[in-house]
Amino acid sequence: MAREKEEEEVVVAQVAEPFVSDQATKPSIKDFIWSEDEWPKLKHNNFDSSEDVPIISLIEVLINGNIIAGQAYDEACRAMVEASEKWGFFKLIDHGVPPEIIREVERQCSELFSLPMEKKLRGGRSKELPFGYINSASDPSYTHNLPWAESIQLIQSPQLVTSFAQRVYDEDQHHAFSDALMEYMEAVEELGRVILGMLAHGLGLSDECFTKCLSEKENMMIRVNQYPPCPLPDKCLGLGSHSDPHTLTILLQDEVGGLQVQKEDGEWIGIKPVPNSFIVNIGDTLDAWTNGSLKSVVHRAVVNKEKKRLSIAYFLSPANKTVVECPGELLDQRGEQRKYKSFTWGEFKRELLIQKRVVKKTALERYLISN
Ligand SMILES: O=C(O)CCC(=O)C(=O)O
Ligand SMILES: [Fe+2]
Repeated sequence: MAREKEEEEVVVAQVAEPFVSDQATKPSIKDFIWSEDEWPKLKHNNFDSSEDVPIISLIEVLINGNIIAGQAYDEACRAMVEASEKWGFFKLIDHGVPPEIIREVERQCSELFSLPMEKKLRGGRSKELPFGYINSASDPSYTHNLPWAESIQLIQSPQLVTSFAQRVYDEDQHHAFSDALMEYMEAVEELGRVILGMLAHGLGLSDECFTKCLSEKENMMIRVNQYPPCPLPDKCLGLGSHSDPHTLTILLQDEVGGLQVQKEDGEWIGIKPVPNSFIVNIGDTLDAWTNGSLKSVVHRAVVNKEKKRLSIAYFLSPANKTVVECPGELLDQRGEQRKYKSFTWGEFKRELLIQKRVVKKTALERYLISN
């Protein structure tokens, strides 16, 4: 008990320091301490090589950005489907995104996070601009279980990205940030289309089955997360347990570690960072689109005392009008009944905005046919 008290005092002194500015009210320590059932037992760097998600290489599949059809392609497609059926996650190596593009986006994002809070808040999310910089102290809609994180959320629109960067940076400095972010998004979008084609192929559908609906770039979104060192990592979370509502997520994480994935039995596993890789995971929309064959799995980010951590999540989604409905041929092939009512991505997105915070895998439940 005495130790608890002591710990809390340290935190009171340090808490929210990374998030506070003159413009924001200081959140209380209690708000950062999560409900006990959410406290992570596994540390950020606790990995078990016998229990981690599979690594898939595109070395024989992508040559200079072109897909090489053949046995290696078919095998990689099946491996992606198997990983997505079992884990909802896999690590992708030899993915073809140039390392310079990756290094530059990491550099620009880290630099932006290291700016004084007053500058970052100039790009803060507002009613007029529902995208931009946000942290637990700057968002009044978060009142408890505050994430120990700051983030930048933007859609893949050059105008929006530029206008955000212009607010944050003085003069001409904004170009470097916007260029790096746009270039990264374009490259990862391309990769996302390859992955979605491969998943469709691996399921025995036409390769274009999902990608033909991905026409609106402005439905593609990026969330850059920075998790500062946290004085109480056993009781705080960088990002609480959630599933991603989108179609597909391509996540870039640094070498620190902190991403954890929940297994069917409720236990968590740590996802060990692999150099030059992406983590790919299935979102709720693709889960529904494949009648639950490819799984959207709950995950979270834990924090640590020593090191800040950067992760960049890129989310692909179809056009607003796309009807998300499992193709009849997949149902026939698997001899399954339809599990979800059809919905459009636009409709699902509106519901999410009302719900604000996705907790666990609740967003998709409203479309379950048994409900
Ligand atoms: O930081 C991480 O590893 C996870 C990020 C994530 O799940 C998200 O942004 O949706
Ligand atoms: Fe996520």
